[in-house]
Amino acid sequence: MAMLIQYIYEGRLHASLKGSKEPDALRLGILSSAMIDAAAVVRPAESHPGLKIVAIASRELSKAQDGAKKFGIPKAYGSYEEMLDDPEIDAIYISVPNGLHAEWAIKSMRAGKHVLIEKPLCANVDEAKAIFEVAQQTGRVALEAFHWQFHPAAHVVKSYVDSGKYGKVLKTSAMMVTPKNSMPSWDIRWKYDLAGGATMDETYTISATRYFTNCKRATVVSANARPYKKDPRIDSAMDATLKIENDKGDIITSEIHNDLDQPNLLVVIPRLWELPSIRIELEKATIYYYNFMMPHLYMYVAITDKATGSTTYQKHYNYGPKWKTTGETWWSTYRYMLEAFVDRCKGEEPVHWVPAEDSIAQMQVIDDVYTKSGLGRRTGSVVPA
Ligand SMILES: NC(=O)C1=CN([C@@H]2O[C@H](COP(=O)(O)OP(=O)(O)OC[C@H]3O[C@@H](n4cnc5c(N)ncnc54)[C@H](OP(=O)(O)O)[C@@H]3O)[C@@H](O)[C@H]2O)C=CC1
Ligand SMILES: O=C1OC[C@@H](O)[C@H](O)[C@H]1O
Repeated sequence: MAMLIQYIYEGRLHASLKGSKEPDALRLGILSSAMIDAAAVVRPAESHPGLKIVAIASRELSKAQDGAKKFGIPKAYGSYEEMLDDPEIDAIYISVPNGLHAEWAIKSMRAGKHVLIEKPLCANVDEAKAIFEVAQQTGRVALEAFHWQFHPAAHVVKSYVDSGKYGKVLKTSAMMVTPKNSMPSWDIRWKYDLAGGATMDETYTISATRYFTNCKRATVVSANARPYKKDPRIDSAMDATLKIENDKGDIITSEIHNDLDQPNLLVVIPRLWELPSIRIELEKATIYYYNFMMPHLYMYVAITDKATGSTTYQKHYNYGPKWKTTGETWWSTYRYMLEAFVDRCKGEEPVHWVPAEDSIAQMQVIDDVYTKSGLGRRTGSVVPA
């Protein structure tokens, strides 16, 4: 549902925003004909003068040609390798399934391209380390596409937490759920060999928890998976409790709730769609950030004063402590992320970034959750079983 609204948002409302491109615009190739391509890069690139999409590759030429026609992309390739051989491409957007991210990120960087890699970065922490080792060896930019973290609203909430005016963080609770039967059984999210599963797909909850707590170390206290009926190696839901040590040595208890197939209410009543949220309990207040994943579609921040019980509500669609006057109210999380990615590829300091060590630590927590749950950490294309 969130993705559907996203398509309408970027595709219909802002199709008129196509502008001219700078002569040295970064030339991006899309690696796979994934559902997410349009929302994550095609539409937001339209309003970026320093970025143009020049190619799309698929394992089937006809799919690449269809995508090229639909999105007005000049070149279509019938294999990923062919696109990587194209010297007129500077960067690659990797939207293959999770278990193939590391393989294609590494191949792309070895071919001289910068990489924007879909979330979750890869299948496990060893793959994450391999990706950034190759980034260092090749001097290429590698970014995990944690778009949510580039939006000004995330920086506003973080600034409140970090300001100290509400005291220390005591507890957090993050959730992301997808109502029952929304994901068809053929979806990549149900495929063990492609590193599917709730914790992998809904990795946003762990990311937001780590970001807002300034996590330096996370220990998984408990992790309970609800195995997928058709393949019990996959988690259709995961509940985890983390003990987080922040940058000041404080210990925070963090609850994570992910569900890719949220059961009906009282078995038969379908749930209303609920967008991802995080509740941050501090000494003096509780901050609730609703829809931290795609705040550009709809969001609010509710701050409840613990002493008085009163709640104030805020909305943040642009500005914020990092972007200041850069950006528009209609810029999506993806658009902000592309702004930063292009800046970094051009050798400029981006306004916000997800550093290599952060993506590695994120994958370590994911591994630890899977290990604690008894399902075992995921395997990918670079680090096999
Ligand atoms: N940032 C965001 O908001 C979102 C991010 N994502 C992430 O993007 C990635 C893609 O997700 P989504 O768009 O749902 O994926 P899709 O299933 O729509 O697309 C994945 C694409 O990968 C290619 N592919 C290569 N090998 C395989 C394989 N063995 N099996 C299936 N597909 C394969 C296919 O392209 P082809 O046939 O052309 O080669 C396929 O179209 C995931 O990592 C996901 O976590 C997903 C949704 C939202
Ligand atoms: O990244 C994502 O964002 C939207 C979700 O619905 C989807 O499952 C996930 O891959």
